[in-house]
Amino acid sequence: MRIAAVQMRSGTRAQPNIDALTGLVTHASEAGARYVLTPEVSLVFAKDSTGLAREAKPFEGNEGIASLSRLAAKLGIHLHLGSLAVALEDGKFANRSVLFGPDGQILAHYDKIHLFDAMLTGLKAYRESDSYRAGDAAVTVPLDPFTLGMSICYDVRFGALYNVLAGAGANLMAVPAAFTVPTGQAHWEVLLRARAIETGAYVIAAAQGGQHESGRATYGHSMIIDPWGRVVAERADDREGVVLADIDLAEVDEARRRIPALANARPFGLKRGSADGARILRKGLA
Ligand SMILES: O=C(O)CNC(=O)[C@H](CS)NC(=O)CCC(=O)C(=O)O
Repeated sequence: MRIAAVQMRSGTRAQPNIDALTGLVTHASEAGARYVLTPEVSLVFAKDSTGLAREAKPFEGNEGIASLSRLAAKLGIHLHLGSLAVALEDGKFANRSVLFGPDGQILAHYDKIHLFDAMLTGLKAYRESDSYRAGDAAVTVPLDPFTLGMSICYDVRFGALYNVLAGAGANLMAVPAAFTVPTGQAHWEVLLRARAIETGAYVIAAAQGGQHESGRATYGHSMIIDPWGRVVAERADDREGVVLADIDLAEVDEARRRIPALANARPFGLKRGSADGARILRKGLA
C-alpha cells in the first residue's frame, strides 16, 4: 500500500490552508497514495488564543471538515487530517485528528492526549493546556490491511501510548506534528524511530515546516519509518511537499518475529533502593 505524508506551512486562516492542502493531497493521490496524512493544525495555525477563537469552529457543521470530506471522496482515498482545532462548548478547543474514508465518511477521530506544556531554555514557554482540553482515549481504526494508531505531535514522547495502540492491533502509527526547531533538531527522528522499533510498526510523521504567518517556526522533516526503525522516506528540509513510501504488512510480521518485544513484555513491580548491596559487600569484605 502506498502512503504519503504531506508537509505544510500553514497560515493563520483556514481557506488558504485548505487550498494548499488540496494541491498537496491531490499530488500525493496522483502519485498513487491510498492513505495521505497532513500535519498537526493543518487548517489553522493560530497566532494566539484570539486567532484561534476567530478561526476554530465546532465539530458539527464544520466547513473545513466538510471540504476535506469532499476531497477524500473526490480522490477516493483515506485522507487523514493530522489535526484541526475544534471549538468546544466550554470555550476551550480540542486538538483533533480526523480520518476520512474513500467515500468521505468520518471513520475515526482522536483528541490529543498529551498537551505541550514545556519550558524551552532561552526560548519561550508553551502552554497548550491554556487553550486546549486534553483527550483521554487512545484510538485505533482499521485501514485494510493495516490498523492505524492515532496520535499527535507531543504524544510521540510518551511511548506508553504507542504500546497501548500496538496492543490494540495498531501497526501503522500516525504522528502529525508541529515540532519546534530546537526540539526537532535534538529529538524528532530518534523519537519517531524509537516508537517504530518498540512497537514493530510503521510510523508516518507529517510535519509543519518553516516560518509561519503566526510568527512561529517549525522543524519540518516529515518521514516514514519502517517497523525495523529504518527511515524509508524523508523530506530533508522544512519546505512544503510530499513524502511517499510503499508499506508492506510482511515487514511488520518480520520485525515482530525477529524482536517479539510486544509478546515478551512482562508486568513488574518496583523496589526502591535498599541497603542490601552494602550489607552483601560488608560481608564479602569481612
Ligand atoms: O498550538 C498550535 O497552534 C499548534 N500546536 C502545536 O504547535 C503543538 C502544541 S504548542 N506543538 C507541539 O506539541 C510541539 C511538541 C514539540 O515540539 C516537542 O515535543 O518537542
